[in-house]
Amino acid sequence: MRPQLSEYPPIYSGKVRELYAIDAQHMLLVASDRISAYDHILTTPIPDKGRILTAMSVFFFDELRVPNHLAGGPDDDRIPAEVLGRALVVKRLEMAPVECVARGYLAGSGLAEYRATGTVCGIPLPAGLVDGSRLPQPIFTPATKAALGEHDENVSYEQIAATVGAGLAARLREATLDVYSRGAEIAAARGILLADTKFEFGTTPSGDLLLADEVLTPDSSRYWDAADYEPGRTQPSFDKQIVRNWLTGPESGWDRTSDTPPPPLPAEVVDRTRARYIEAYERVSGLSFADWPGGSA
Ligand SMILES: C[C@H](c1ccccc1)n1cc(-c2ncnc(N)c2C#N)cn1
Repeated sequence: MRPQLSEYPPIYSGKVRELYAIDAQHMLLVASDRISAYDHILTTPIPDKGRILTAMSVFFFDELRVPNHLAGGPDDDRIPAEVLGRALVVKRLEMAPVECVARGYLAGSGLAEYRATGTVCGIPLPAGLVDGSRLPQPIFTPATKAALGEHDENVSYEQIAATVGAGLAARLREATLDVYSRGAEIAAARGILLADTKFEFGTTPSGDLLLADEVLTPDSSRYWDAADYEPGRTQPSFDKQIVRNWLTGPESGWDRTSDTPPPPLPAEVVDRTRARYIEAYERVSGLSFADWPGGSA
């Protein structure tokens, strides 16, 4: 008999995920069907988004064989039925206070910083790079964790070393670049470019460094379709472009420069977006989402 979610004290509620306490050593990491766009949490959920992104994390945890915080499988008996397939039992870690970002391509805040300084997090880059340029090699561009609703602040490696110590900083950089590079190689072989990603790591009482949180999902990474890749312009998001285009198009009636919240999404936009998430998972993993636990089936 599975427990009720209400039996687990809530610890943290993020924009699209929640964290609950199971016991002194374990937590429940729950992914919702909520989707964000233009710094707003939309009122319309994308059915199965939580399950699809949980499946993606589990695929990469398994495929990359990186020491991680998983304490059970997606059908672990400690997972309540109401969140089965979109929740994972994880080891409770001492989390490093660093957003461990790896970038293989120039976009977002990295592009803005490069245009202003020719560097990202103090790392000099070649001149002449444009929006979407592939970098000569992936770079570690850490950030400090921002309060909910705020943007993380890019910081230098030296600042991270001053915060967490040189030893842990080196381990974080090495693990971040290793996991990103191998994950990006798997995705690229299947026509999906992982432009950048954000990892979170934690340590066990014995000092082991484990990869935590979600891994190489479209919420923690920029997913681009290799078939549409064209440096020199903003690349379309594999998973969110349908929503973005509708919200900024004439049909939504929404002005993203206003303070008004985005309107609800039409069913057709929801359906197409759900299909994009499933396509991303099935292309990257080579697995069928129909085989993933939970859902109405
Ligand atoms: C930011 C992130 C978060 C995820 C989901 C929902 C809200 C927040 N978070 C993860 C932990 C965390 N703490 C201790 N041990 C762990 N294994 C983890 C993990 N993962 C704390 N915060």
